[in-house]
Amino acid sequence: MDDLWQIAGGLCSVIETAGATGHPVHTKITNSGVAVGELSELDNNEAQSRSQEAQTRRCWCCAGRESARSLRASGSEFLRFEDLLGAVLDPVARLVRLVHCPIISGTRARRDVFLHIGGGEKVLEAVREWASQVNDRCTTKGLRRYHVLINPASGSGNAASTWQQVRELFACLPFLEITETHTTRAGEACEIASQLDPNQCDGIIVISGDGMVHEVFNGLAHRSDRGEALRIAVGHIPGGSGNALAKSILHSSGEAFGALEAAFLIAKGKQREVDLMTVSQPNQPDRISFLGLSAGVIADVDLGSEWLRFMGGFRFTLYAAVCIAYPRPLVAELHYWPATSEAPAGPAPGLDSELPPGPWVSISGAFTIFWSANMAWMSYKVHLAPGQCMGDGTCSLVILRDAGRLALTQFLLALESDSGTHLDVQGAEKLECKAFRLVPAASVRGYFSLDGEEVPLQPIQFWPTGQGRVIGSSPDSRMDSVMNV
Ligand SMILES: Nc1ncnc2c1ncn2[C@@H]1O[C@H](COP(=O)(O)OP(=O)(O)OP(=O)(O)O)[C@@H](O)[C@H]1O
Repeated sequence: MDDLWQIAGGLCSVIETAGATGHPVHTKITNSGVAVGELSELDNNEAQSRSQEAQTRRCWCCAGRESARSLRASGSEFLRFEDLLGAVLDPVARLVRLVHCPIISGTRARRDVFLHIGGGEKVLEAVREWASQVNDRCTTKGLRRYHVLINPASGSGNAASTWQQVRELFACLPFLEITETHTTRAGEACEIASQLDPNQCDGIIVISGDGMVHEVFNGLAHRSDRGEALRIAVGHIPGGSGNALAKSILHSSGEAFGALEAAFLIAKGKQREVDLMTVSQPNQPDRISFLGLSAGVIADVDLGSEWLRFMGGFRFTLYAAVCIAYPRPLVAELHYWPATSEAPAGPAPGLDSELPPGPWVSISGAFTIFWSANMAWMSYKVHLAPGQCMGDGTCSLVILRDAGRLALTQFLLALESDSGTHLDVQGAEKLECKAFRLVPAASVRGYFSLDGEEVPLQPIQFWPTGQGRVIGSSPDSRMDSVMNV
């Protein structure tokens, strides 16, 4: 390895970064990243001692051909593997692009570094190998074929411009093969997911909100080859109003909330599991939920504010004020299977039949807020269930019963402030379960919001039904593993 980077580094002759002087560079692969430094002239004594040092320790790249030119390393820049997506070689232009997205003031930014390659074919071959060694430490291995779905109607209508930014990043990465579809109608994402060949597609990247993620999981999970289809992982780049999946992945990975951060994690390629639930209602086809169900005031805020969609995320804040003035609780019976017991075995029972025997707990009354959560964040602003994992087989039920306007206001304000103190409001409870059935009273009015989409306000049942996969996680320690030089 020493020889490799000595040759490659020694003959990568010019670095072009902001403020670059055009001096030659040296590179060094360390345990956690790549050091790139400019070289300037050395005086004779220094050159001699540097040359000896290099020959004995075989470490700095200027030891070979470049040492004869008496160069000194200065202004070294260190690119951490966890911020790098790869070293991409363009043999025709004789360039290596280090695709680099460091965190600057809390958010990721593109700061690619280019190395020009001198020398002949032998050098090019060495650089190719050097680049492949860097690549092994940046992302998961192998070609990944992603189908990107862009919803022009989601959120504030910015999905197409978000995709332009993301496409620039993806286009630099030769291990990503991208097909893109701009959806033209509701339901199209579900159809596409139901038809993609799992042997030809490794991931579906959604640039939209949670509604389209819901469609994709339904498309995959309702196939006859469901087991194979659910190997296709789903990536979420925030393009909608709520973006709960993107936020939950980013937050648990220690990333800021943003399209570049989401794209960066997707390019890194690490996957994790997400629990899926079969959702049954009378006279409705079963659906698959990856996120959860809201009812009472929360569903009113979510769905009653649809007509304010042009406002983006602000519509939720505005409509919450209306719902505090005129709260509409859900009067219902809740039966849940506590998370402390083994998950119920067997397929979901029909809603017209009794619940199967088990450790069911029942509560009935007026739920001012009812919210089931399969992940910690229910939108990019709402940290409903801190600590809730998306793939541990449990879901949280956050409820606020019989609340007056004061308690409701306190609860909603605490939710907005991300303090986690909404669970301290009097009457608020967080229950953990593996399955539940919710039966609204016949006279009740309002909405059910399933994964952010409206479903009929009638009995509903959530039953565990296996797992899907999502793309994005904190950097794998294996990628940061030691590379001895
Ligand atoms: N071209 C289109 N025109 C109209 N609707 C579309 C189109 N493409 C997709 N849709 C539908 O738009 C709906 C809303 O999208 P989505 O839920 O992803 O965004 P959102 O509602 O803005 O975000 P969130 O769910 O995070 O609040 C989805 O149900 C999807 O089926």
